[in-house]
Amino acid sequence: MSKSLRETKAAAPSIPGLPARMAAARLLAAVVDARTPLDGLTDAEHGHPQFRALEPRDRALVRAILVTALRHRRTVEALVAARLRSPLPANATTLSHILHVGATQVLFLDVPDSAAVDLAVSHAKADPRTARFAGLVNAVLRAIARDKAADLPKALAATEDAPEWFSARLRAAYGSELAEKILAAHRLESPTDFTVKSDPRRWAQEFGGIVLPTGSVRVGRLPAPVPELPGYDDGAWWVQDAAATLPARLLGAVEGLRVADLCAAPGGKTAQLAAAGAIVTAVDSSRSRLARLQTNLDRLGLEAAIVQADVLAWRPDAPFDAILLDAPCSSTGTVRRHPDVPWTKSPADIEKLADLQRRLLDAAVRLLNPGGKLVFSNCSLDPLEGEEMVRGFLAETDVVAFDPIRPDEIPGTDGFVTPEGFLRTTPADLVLPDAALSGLDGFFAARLRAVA
Ligand SMILES: C[S@@+](CC[C@H](N)C(=O)[O-])C[C@H]1O[C@@H](n2cnc3c(N)ncnc32)[C@H](O)[C@@H]1O
Repeated sequence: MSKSLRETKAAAPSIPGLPARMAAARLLAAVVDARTPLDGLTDAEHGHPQFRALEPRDRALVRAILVTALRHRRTVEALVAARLRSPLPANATTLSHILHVGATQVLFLDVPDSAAVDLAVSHAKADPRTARFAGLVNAVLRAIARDKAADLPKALAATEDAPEWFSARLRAAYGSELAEKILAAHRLESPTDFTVKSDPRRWAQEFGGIVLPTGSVRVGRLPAPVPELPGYDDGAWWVQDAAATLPARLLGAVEGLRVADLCAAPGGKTAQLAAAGAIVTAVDSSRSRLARLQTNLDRLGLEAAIVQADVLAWRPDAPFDAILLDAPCSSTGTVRRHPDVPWTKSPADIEKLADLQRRLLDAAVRLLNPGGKLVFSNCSLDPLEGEEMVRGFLAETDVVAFDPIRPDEIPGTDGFVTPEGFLRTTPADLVLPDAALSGLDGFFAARLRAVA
């Protein structure tokens, strides 16, 4: 490396704000080029070293840049492309990420345009792969900033902000009209839902939120970070999307029953079952996720027997009265909170996960007492991981029979039960007058009953 290059590289991070932009571009590369999930990269303890090296305020900025850049990736791409004389070569990925990080701030974030542009130019200069394009970065971002009031609404209207495979599968599953509503919902941040042990009205008032028809408390903008909210230390509530509360409730009254929560961590549904009086065994294969489950239960003052095991191989001493199997899935129902999902997952992942789910379901039904109920659920929007997988499984098993869900079983859910008796929610559900308070995670659930 030449002396001048070494000097530039050493001097660059001392520019205030530059390490955060460099980390943002590095992490964007990890998500879109290496398909690495964003949550792992931005984990406070195990995340990417460039992220962990930042101050808490800069970490928050990097996360804001990344979720916004991913949520609006196609819009940013179109506005950048419109300012280039010719498309960037496929191997110019670093330059592309610098432009996306800069343009995201200019278009969507509360960062002065001049700071966003200057830092992108400094970043380009500091990297030998992009130094000669610093002038181009400056020209493209200044032009985007100058014309954003006119150009941004047009670009938003012209794109769906999703990779083609993802919108195509949504269209095939839900038809164009609903698919477009789901894609529009994915552009919005989701509100925060709380499952409260009691008195939802009180907590809604305390947090400035509302009580949903399903009983969850929903808050648009949190008054403080979650661990600083009243009731946190007392274990009066836990954060859980309203749709995620439904599968456990489909087991009905569980007080005094032996219930297995399979694929349980980090334990939102374990907490529901324990709070409802079940004798719960929580099983998961991940030691670190089970540690989080234990911490969560401790805070909530709830109890469950915890077992680290692979559900495919687990042989308990005795069968269970009821089972919840909340299987690993593509998580395509959580794109509002995880906008990296469509960029890190692929149709091949969905096929692999559907196969794993079917094997997990086959193992789980064998752990039921005669007549016992099993609810299978996941947070995927893809029928291959939901309706199709369960129909295929039922066609070949004689261990369990389908137990259709009735529309009136849980208040506020009649619109989410399909004519066939599955539970199906999407982010386009639960439309309220305030768009910031609308929507649900995409969830699927089916109930089966062991043949006596
Ligand atoms: C969707 S998450 C579960 C969320 C959880 N039910 C809740 O409500 O908080 C899926 C979980 O399945 C676990 N898992 C994946 N494959 C497994 C297997 N073969 N056996 C046991 N657990 C598994 C993962 O470690 C992960 O914690």
